[in-house]
Amino acid sequence: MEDPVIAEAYEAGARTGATPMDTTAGAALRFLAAATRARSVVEVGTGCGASGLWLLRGMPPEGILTTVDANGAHQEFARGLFSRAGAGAGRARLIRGSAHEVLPRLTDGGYDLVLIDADALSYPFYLDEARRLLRPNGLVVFHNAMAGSPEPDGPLRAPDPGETAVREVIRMVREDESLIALLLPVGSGLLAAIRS
Ligand SMILES: C[S@@+](CC[C@H](N)C(=O)[O-])C[C@H]1O[C@@H](n2cnc3c(N)ncnc32)[C@H](O)[C@@H]1O
Repeated sequence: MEDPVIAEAYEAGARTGATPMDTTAGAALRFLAAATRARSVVEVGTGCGASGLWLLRGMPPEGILTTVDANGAHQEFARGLFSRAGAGAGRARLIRGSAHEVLPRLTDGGYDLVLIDADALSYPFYLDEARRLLRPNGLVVFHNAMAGSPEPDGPLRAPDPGETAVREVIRMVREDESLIALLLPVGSGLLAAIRS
């Protein structure tokens, strides 16, 4: 990988089990952050910092990433990486805690882009929070939108609650006429939706 700091994030993710977003999804995310000129970004699921670095690479230099994770060890690793990548405290605000407690405290309509890369079971809750947090024309992106077994649920395979929640969020996005959505088949899938 060309970028040595991003490469470090992938090594640490593999070591710690933080499961970094794969590089094709990361490159698409950087593109989306650049295309929307996202200055104010919220991420749920800092992990070891791979997706955060992709976002920071696409955001304008004055952009600020607010990134939330319940796992302090993952976040401390990411903090060091962001700093080595030239995105220290001024550009990356790391908040340790459950997204269920942190997101409701963030400002309504204050963000250009919300990235969700955390517990799939909470995806419907995260969509509700993203609708509140985004400015008009803001973008929400869900990672792992194509994750899951190709086997249909049925007598031989019990429904997986995480996959059910991902399908539910896809249904919610499709049915919301205030959102313009696109499923990007990169990596394990990015579901992107613009709030009109
Ligand atoms: C797949 S990893 C994130 C990988 C990261 N986005 C990257 O590309 O490097 C998921 C992270 O979400 C965090 N997480 C899961 N559920 C959470 C929750 N409810 N609130 C905050 N963090 C959560 C985990 O601690 C873990 O670090």
